[in-house]
Amino acid sequence: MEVGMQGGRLVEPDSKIVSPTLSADEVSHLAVDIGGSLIKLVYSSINHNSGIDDKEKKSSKECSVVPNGSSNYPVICGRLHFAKFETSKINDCVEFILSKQLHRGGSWHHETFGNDKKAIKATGGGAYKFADLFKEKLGVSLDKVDEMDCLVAGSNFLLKEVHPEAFTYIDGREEYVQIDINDLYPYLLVNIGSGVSMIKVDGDGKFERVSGTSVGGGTFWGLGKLLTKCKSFDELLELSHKGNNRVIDMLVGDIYGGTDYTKIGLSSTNIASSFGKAISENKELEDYRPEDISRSLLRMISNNIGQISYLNALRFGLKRIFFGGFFIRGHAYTMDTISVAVNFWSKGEAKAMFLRHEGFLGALGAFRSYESHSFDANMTH
Ligand SMILES: Nc1ncnc2c1ncn2[C@@H]1O[C@H](COP(=O)(O)OP(=O)(O)O)[C@@H](O)[C@H]1O
Ligand SMILES: CC(C)(COP(=O)(O)O)[C@@H](O)C(=O)NCCC(=O)O
Repeated sequence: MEVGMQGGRLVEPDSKIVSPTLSADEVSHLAVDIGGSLIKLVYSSINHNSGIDDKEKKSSKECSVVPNGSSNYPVICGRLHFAKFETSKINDCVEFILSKQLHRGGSWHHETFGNDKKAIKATGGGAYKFADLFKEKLGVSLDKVDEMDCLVAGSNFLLKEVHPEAFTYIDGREEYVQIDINDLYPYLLVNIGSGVSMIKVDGDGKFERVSGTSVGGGTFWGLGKLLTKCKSFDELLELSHKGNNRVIDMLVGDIYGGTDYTKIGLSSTNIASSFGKAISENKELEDYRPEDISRSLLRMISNNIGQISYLNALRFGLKRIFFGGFFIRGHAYTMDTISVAVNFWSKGEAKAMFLRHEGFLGALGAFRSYESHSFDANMTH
């Protein structure tokens, strides 16, 4: 995935930093977010030619990111690239970094000013866990940046500078949301990674992690793997498309003889108990289709996260909830379930919104921290 800033052209700071040794499309900076399930990389390349040509435009698969005019994020220039790897296959990630020489990015800059030229910004638990491995295999230190700081920085950056970024998902339709940057805060950021963090965001660097749940993306993938024997997350997600959760979930109608329980606002088709049907049927795991299991699981976890998110939004009087994290994967059923849960519980008062760069918030935040730390200092220098 690539992102061309300002319609595919570089957004260059006024005071351009140009190394005479750089060739066209040189990598300038790399940041990593090493989570419980996935490693996310964000790196920038600087094209020293006049700008982006048509061929390059076509190769920019995703989103053209257009920072809004009055940019406060002027420093890191170039095209942003995004990549992800399974954390369990960290060696593939190391190979990728080596093959593209990403770890060398930025060193030209640091060398000039005598800084630690072999440190890359890193966040997520793996920044601690794999620090030695990076040192050993790539010869770089990981300059650790706090995960929550990065999530918030990444989210604020995207919401303020990238259009379109946030969207609602209602009745099968994505609708982009116009963000008024003067009326952005407060909001609830729900990051659904392996686990789930819920963060009340009040401004740049102003936030509080108000809640979380261990029932998250890792739970869906872990349980799904055990129950369906799927070999990959994508396979599990694909199965859910073809499944019917009613085969396994116990509905209100199953308990109430096909009728609604109107008095407490439940229709006969509402789920009364996720996976509840399995207790009353004389069936083994093998008797259930993996498609139905996947669908029930996805529904259960998405619904639960939607509900807890709403409750936290209610706790703090927040109307806007932005969901990020790679659990979402732009998946229709996931987004629909979360949206319906938020809408249902809030009686239409709160709104679920999703971020296009969902899983890259932390990595983007770490990337941005180059600006606030060394890069800014060097620019001034
Ligand atoms: N290709 C994939 N492989 C594994 N998990 C994936 C993949 N794509 C999406 N996921 C989901 O995303 C979750 C990880 O999300 P992420 O935001 O990267 O969190 P973390 O930082 O904990 O790794 C996984 O637990 C899984 O539910
Ligand atoms: C520990 C974590 C911040 C790590 O982040 P992750 O790798 O899951 O993205 C996250 O898994 C989490 O918030 N877990 C929920 C823990 C809890 O509040 O119960």
